[in-house]
Amino acid sequence: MAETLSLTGANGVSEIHIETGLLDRAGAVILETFSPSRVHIVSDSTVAPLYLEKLEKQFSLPVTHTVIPAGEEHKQLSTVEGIYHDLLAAGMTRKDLIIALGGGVVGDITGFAAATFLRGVSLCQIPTTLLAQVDSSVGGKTGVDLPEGKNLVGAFYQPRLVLIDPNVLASLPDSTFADGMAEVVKYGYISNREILTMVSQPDYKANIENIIYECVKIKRDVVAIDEHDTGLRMILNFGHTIGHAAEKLGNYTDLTHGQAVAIGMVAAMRLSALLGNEDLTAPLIDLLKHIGLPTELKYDREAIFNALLSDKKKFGATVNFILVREAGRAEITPIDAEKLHEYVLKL
Ligand SMILES: NC(=O)c1ccc[n+]([C@@H]2O[C@H](COP(=O)([O-])OP(=O)(O)OC[C@H]3O[C@@H](n4cnc5c(N)ncnc54)[C@H](O)[C@@H]3O)[C@@H](O)[C@H]2O)c1
Ligand SMILES: O=C(O)C(=O)C[C@@H](O)[C@H](O)[C@H](O)COP(=O)(O)O
Ligand SMILES: [Zn+2]
Repeated sequence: MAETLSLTGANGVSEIHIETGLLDRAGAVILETFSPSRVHIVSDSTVAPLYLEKLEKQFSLPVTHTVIPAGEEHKQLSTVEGIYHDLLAAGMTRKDLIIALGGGVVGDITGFAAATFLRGVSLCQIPTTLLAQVDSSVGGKTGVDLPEGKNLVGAFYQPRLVLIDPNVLASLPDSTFADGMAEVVKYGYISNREILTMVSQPDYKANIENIIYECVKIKRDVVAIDEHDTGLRMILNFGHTIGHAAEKLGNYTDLTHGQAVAIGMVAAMRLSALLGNEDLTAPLIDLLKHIGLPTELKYDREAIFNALLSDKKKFGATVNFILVREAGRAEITPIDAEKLHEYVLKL
């Protein structure tokens, strides 16, 4: 399979290539788009031993790298600062190229470093987890967590190129593959119920390339309409309001992002039922269990409510909550924070 999707944003076009074996010829594809004097690759301590050398060897120009420790707890400003120092030591200029080689954590951190170093250096995303392939590498949200909340510092900064090679998923642990499936299920519920049918099959993993393509297409279409998250794009946050609160309460170590999104989608469905809508919780739970994802919110509800007040969809005293009242269609529903408090205590 080889597919290319283009995303036109305010500052130009991002090309997204999905192709089995693409990492083997990534260097050549990158140099068709960029003309850097040097390249700096950011990866993490798990991905670097697997794929960094393979990528570095494909360039005949100077290549340097930063290897950050793997894990969400390192998605923080001090890690970005370390990358800036390495970029300076390498002599990187505005003409040069930064490559993110890794999962969503590497992608978000590296994207933020690229957005801010010298006020902006070209960026290529090479996502190596399913989650990063279907979601985080596309659309230009970059940033880091703070102890106070998830992704609270960041920038919108589009990669000019995204190279998705499904072959690299072969080295993923099952649970990390399942994390990505949480975002896949999200796409099914917010936009295309056919994805839910695909995922319900016993051998859905055999169809993963088509699933990736369908998800990236949805993300491309949504971001093309609302790049800066002022309206439609908020639907990509289904399951994330309570999910992000749970990630924060677990100090970014108890739950992965994918697990938190799974739990957050179930909680959002329960909340929708409390609002009087049809209760779609049971089929969602069945699907998540089939994938191997958790469904129960374990944290104190008062603490969850307080944590979700730092959600970026809160405007004044209103939180824009993403509800799904019918599989395949999401709604942005403003809920008064006081009312939301009542509902969250009942979850
Ligand atoms: N920017 C966005 O639009 C967006 C969208 C969704 C999620 N995110 C962010 O993405 C992050 C989660 O991403 P993630 O689930 O990829 O987590 P991750 O980056 O922490 O990767 C999960 C684990 O898999 C390892 N890994 C990565 N690729 C591998 C491979 N091919 N083989 C073996 N191991 C591999 C990593 O080293 C890590 O230990 C969160 O911080 C979340 O907030 C951002
Ligand atoms: O791209 C988006 O927009 C999303 O909301 C995708 C989410 O899967 C992702 O987790 C994103 O990082 C959440 O963004 P935030 O603005 O809620 O921090
Ligand atoms: Zn997400």
